[in-house]
Amino acid sequence: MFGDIHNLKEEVAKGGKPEMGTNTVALQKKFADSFFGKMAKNKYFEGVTICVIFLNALAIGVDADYSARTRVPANLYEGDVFFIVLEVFFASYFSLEILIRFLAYRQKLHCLRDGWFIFDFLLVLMMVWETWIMPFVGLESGLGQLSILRLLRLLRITRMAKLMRAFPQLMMIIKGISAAARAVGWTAVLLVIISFTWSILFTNEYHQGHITDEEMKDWPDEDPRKIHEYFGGMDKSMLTLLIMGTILDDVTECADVIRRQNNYWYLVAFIFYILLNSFMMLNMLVGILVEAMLAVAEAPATPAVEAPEEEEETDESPAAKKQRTEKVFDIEDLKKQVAELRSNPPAYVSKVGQLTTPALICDENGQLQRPEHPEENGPWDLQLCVAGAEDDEAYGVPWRVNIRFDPDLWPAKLPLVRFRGVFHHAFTDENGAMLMPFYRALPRDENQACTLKLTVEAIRTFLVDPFASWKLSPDKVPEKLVKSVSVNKKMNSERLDIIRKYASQALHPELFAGYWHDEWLADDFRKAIHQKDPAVWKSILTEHVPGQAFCEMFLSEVFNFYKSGLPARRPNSMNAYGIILNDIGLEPLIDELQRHLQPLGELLFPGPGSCWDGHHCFIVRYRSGEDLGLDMHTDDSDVTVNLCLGLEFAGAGLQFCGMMGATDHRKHCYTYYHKKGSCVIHLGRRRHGADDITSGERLNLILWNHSSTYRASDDSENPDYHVEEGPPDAVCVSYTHDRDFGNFKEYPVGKEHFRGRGWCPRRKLEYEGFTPDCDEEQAPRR
Ligand SMILES: O=C(O)CCC(=O)C(=O)O
Ligand SMILES: [Fe+2]
Repeated sequence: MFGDIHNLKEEVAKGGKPEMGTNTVALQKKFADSFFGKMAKNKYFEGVTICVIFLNALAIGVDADYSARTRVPANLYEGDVFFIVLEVFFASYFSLEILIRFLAYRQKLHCLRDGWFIFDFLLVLMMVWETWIMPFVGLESGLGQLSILRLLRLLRITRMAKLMRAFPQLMMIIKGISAAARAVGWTAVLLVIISFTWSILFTNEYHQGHITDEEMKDWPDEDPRKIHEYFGGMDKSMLTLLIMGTILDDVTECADVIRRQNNYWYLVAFIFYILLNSFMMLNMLVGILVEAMLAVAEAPATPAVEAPEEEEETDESPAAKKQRTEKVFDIEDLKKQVAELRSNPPAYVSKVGQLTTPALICDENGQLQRPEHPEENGPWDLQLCVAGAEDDEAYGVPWRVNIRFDPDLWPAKLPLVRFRGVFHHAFTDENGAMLMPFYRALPRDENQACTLKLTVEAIRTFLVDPFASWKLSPDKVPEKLVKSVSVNKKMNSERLDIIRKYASQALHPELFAGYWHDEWLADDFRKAIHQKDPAVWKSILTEHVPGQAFCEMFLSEVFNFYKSGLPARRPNSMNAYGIILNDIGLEPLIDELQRHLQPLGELLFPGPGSCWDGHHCFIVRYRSGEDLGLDMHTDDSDVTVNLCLGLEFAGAGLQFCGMMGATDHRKHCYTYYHKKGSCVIHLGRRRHGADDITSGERLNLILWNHSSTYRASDDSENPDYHVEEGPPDAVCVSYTHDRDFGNFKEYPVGKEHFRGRGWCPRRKLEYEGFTPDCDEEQAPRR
């Protein structure tokens, strides 16, 4: 039951995950750089607002006390002048504040997605109604309405939550309570279960039978009356045991009454109950809370920016002081830091690039947008490689890292650090991004600002000793966390081991050098890349991508790998005979291929096709005796490139259906026929599947392109799911995913066990007339 107490530290330590996990959006720009934007972000403005909220809460209290002693006025203007002035002031201030916040939005409609804005807006609306509308439109007689409004006023006090941000100590207590909530909840459940059991025991013995409470009231004799009052029914027994036996209120009185019944076994039972529920369980609760508070207190400290330290008096000029304390973004300073790193990198740093600006960013409401004047406003990205300890088999090689400098966050708060490529680590999210504890522990310079040098050093420390980089002392780290770090470490070193082993056996070493040769591409494709003109891309869209010669060379390498007998992971659960190319040393080559294909992705699918910064690339293989085709599915990719490498085969149409969650999700739309040296590009969320080959052997290179920017967007994180317009086309059904497959096709031999395990269509969102292909209640659960 208390398993989770051991996880408290982990939960607290991971507290940063939602803020800084896949969704780094929250830290990106919500407000425009306009006058109102700056005002809304201004910490003095925020401070004043917090004070006004606090005063408003006080005023509500004073008003409640005053009107309880005098009278509740029929409307505001019939009350005392003091309260009129106060209310008018609060209504004016909050109206102005909400207006400023509204005008501050980069995109005004985004306020509708901001829960706190809507909440505050409704409160302001109520204030305006109460202060300026209701008294003047003759509604003052609505006392009922007024008292509801007075009650709703209490909601304003909830805005005091803003205080939390200003006082980290309060936040710490709240965090501690929420971290302990689960354990506390279970303790409460156990308390109730124990009380319930004991209540049955006591009620059985001391039930008041048919006697009503009224009749009992007149009994002169205290003894039977009291025992019935305490244990006359289940409700009474539960209450007595909780109040008297657990909280120990009037416990002597209760014990005395039981004793006077002359049944000492019940006295023993009562004492035993006290020992169990009051002494043990309540103390356990205290222990859980203390543990949680300690865990919060020991978690790496919040960056100094959030809780500025008291400043010492110096001779510094006010202007210099302002510059220093605000730690404003200065592109020239950043460029200087990059230049220094490039000219004099530490031994563990290599390939330091130049600052670039991303084509697309995701705002804090999850909307993708092109940065406005990126050369002025950023954000800026820097790519470089950082290696761990030289003798470390798992993290000793140079790892590609992207550091993003967002003027809203750098240098005062943090850079955004993400490992690119395949990188197994327990302390990063699924996109390779660092989590909050890393940023909390990030070293800063004497002005409390982040610097590139210190950031790079911290990344190195992260690779060498992740616990140290999170400022976790090794003896205090939960065992689970240590285990998951070492499991990931093992995965990493096994992968690198295969890459090293295969490197010495490679047939075409040039494929492993991380460079893409122009002559590997078909002529038109090469031209399009060099001309950088979307019109040229459009004209070649049906053409081949790489040249046939490349396909042959590449395939010979693939077969050479199969021959080496080295183990290869399966590319996904549906494909048993493929190889993950990123795991055999071809990641650098695929990076280059992806870079070449990026303009095409952008042209075809702006959004998912833009800003690719990750990939999963593998070979699929179909031949007799192995896989022949592939069931209908969607890919874990934003945009998929599917390139046919050969060999000779017949059949194998690639069937395309609708987009995941669309009304025509399972309606057929196109059949593509593979041709050696040709590729097809499609969105990962489009349902597709490959027909069986009827003869020969087919190998395709599948490149799943990922864009962490797109993945952080609302489109990707919360896609719509609509009810289908009707039954699916038979060609589009999937035995792995669908609940009605059997109504349209026979389950393939050996795949019958999938019956009853599907999820599509989603429950409660089935098309009209839907029936599952089996009794789902009886089917084995997934
Ligand atoms: O075999 C094919 O052409 C399709 C492969 C595919 O869609 C996949 O592996 O995700
Ligand atoms: Fe696929």
